[in-house]
Amino acid sequence: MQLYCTRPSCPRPVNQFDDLDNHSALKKAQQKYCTSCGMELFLSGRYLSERLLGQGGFGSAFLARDRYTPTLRHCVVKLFQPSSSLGPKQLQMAQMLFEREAEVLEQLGNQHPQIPNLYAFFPLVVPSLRSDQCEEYFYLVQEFIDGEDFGKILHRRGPLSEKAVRAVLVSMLQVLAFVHQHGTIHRDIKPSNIMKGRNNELYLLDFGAVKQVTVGPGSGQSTGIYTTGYAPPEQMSGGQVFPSTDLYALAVTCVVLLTNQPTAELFDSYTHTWRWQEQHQVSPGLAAVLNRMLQATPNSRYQSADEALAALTREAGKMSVPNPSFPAQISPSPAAAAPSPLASPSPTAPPAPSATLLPTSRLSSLPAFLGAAAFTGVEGGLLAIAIFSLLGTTLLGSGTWLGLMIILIILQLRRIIERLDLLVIAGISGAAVLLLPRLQQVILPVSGGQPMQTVLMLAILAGLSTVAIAVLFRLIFRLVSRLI
Ligand SMILES: Nc1ncnc2c1ncn2[C@@H]1O[C@H](COP(=O)(O)OP(=O)(O)OP(=O)(O)O)[C@@H](O)[C@H]1O
Repeated sequence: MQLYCTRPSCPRPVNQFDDLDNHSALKKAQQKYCTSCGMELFLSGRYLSERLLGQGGFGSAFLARDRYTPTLRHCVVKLFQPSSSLGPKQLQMAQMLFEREAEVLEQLGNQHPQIPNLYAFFPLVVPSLRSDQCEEYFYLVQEFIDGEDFGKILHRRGPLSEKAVRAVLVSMLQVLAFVHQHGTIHRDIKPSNIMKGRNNELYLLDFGAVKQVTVGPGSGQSTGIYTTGYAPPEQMSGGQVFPSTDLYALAVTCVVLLTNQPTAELFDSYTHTWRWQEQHQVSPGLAAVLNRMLQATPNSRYQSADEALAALTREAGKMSVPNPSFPAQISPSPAAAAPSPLASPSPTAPPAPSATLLPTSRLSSLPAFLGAAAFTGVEGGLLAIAIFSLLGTTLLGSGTWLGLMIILIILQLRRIIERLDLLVIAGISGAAVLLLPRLQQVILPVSGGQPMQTVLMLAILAGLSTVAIAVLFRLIFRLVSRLI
């Protein structure tokens, strides 16, 4: 069995113990020590680190086994390992936050299925590698969530669909409603802290920056632990944090999942407005909820996760008839049905001006936009050849062509057809025009006896010129919306 030494300065952390491959021997085995630095490898006598999962702000996370469970259950061992550049005050704060993570996991994780359980929290004093003094390490052992976090999912799969993001939003609002009701603010919501389990359940991770909200002067003060781009202004400025601080970060997470763009690309620091809708358009109801959560001032946002859930449900109700792509079922937490005591008197109030609601155009990410433009051009060219060959350049022919083009554009804007569908449609149209001479009547007289080459050339020309025109319009649109 391979055991990974958790001492941060260990020169060769990977240890191999063949005698531990047998499970019953493993359960009875005496303490093992790192062959390189002498560090204990059976943490607290039972947790065996197998490999490094990653390194975060305050330490490392390891995938480990609990040798005192029948199945050698997997778990995550987190080691508190603050940066050596921290001053004594910051170090104290970092340690306090690590302990707070353990407290919160113990309090919340064991009660909510979407928050990891706390298994253990203990210090370990070991002889130092460099001097004859001792070093103290703090470990937190928690439930291992077998899955992939949304940072990695984004990296692997690209932007998520509106339906998938809505599911993340609803699920995390439900978890946040629970977290906030227990007087805690997460303060570090971001894609890499939301995990999609193999069971398709979503989990909220990393309570290392949590803030307990207590009543009293100076309470709820931000400690400067946040992720730039996701933290709202009150957190960035070290001011007081609120439940709506998490709502802001969750909305940023959602727009990042929709666009797969870094937050700096979605926020206009000149006008201090979120411009995510330039990158990707969603149904107006979802956009309104996200934009309200993205308000710069906490009192302009929803005041609770339940209030946001209720608004989302209301918007889904409004949209369910006209928009068939809208998920019919949203199941907010039971509390969402009743207005939260913290809810503002007018949850339907329009967003304050700081979060920009741009005119609705379905401009997507640049590659998707260029692809759609190229497809529209090519398909427009092929349809023109086919329709004008069949119906002639009459009013009926032109009307049919125009109608089909409008339908094609709407289908793309609503993402009913995208990516592979576009290739298939263009392929079928191209094959039809190239193989059925009856569809080439319009170009036959000008093709010089080479209808195939002419059709291909016209389709490519139409595609390229549409891309050029679309890019020009996109630039003008961006320029005008920036000026406005
Ligand atoms: N309970 C868990 N189950 C499974 N994987 C986890 C769990 N907790 C953390 N991880 C994974 O371990 C890695 C390190 O996590 P950690 O929370 O220490 O840092 P981080 O989230 O990467 O960074 P930061 O603390 O700066 O936000 C991440 O890849 C994370 O997805």
